[in-house]
Amino acid sequence: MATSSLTFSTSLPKFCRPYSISITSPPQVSVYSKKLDSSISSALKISRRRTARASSMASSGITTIDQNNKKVVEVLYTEEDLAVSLAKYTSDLSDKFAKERGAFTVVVSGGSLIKSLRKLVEAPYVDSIDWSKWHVFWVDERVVPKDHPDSNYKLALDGFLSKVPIPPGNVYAINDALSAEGAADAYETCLKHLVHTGVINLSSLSGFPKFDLMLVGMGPDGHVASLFPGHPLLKENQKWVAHITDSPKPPPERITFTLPVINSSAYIALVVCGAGKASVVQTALGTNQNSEVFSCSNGFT
Ligand SMILES: O=C1O[C@H](COP(=O)(O)O)[C@@H](O)[C@H](O)[C@H]1O
Repeated sequence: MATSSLTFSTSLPKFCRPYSISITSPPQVSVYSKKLDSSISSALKISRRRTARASSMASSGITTIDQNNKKVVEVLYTEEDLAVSLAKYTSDLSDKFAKERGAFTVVVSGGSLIKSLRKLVEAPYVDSIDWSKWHVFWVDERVVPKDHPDSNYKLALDGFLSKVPIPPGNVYAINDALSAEGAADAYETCLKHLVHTGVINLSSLSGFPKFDLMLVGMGPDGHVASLFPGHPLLKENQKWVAHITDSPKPPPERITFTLPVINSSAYIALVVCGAGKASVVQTALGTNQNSEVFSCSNGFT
């Protein structure tokens, strides 16, 4: 596993260590790690009871709450349960931010995350969420035309955005006519404008933008956004949006939010699904003692 090393650097040293979760035995593992507040905490308990009722074969899953570090790790046994829990979590935060600040800034990744959002476009959420308050961004994007099969925008459009009434002007896709570097710079400029106009908050702690919610996946190698294990981009601590031209996973040219931006979010849900990712998740949670790799304790806070 040493090749999966994410050497995040940060001053927050011990996030995931308190968690001790067995994630090796279920046939399918859905790990859902997120920041906590009291409303979300009770939502999780409801979710846990519901999953217990839903499955007579398996136990309900495991929820670990770390009040000190405001983190929750929820391990669910089916992808269906994960989608249900994720929809409730997202809907609750949508309500909260729409009421508190009249806007809800949501960042999505590509990949399997989009499928896991499918319950949001079904009843009751499709009708109950105030979609007019949503502002949608991408944590990373492949530098390809928007109608290309590799486009994260196209993936989200087909699977999610085309099914809900988010104002088109609130959906912030990259400029696909630019180079990777140009697209990253243009996206950062767009974010700065939206901070200036008050759509996106700025973190007084870090000075980086503070999105309301990040919904992000993780690859089987442990990459998050387009931040890959061992890549120098992990050390970027000035830019908000960076470009990469040597992505280990094709396509090679991408743009990505930097780690300080991801870590400045008000809420983050790291959504990981499938037995093939169990090992790297175990490592990320700090429960794989034989690995020196991608550890949340090293930086993904
Ligand atoms: O290339 C990417 O991969 C990751 C993980 O995708 P998954 O299909 O394994 O969930 C994704 O989060 C990222 O946005 C995407 O650009």
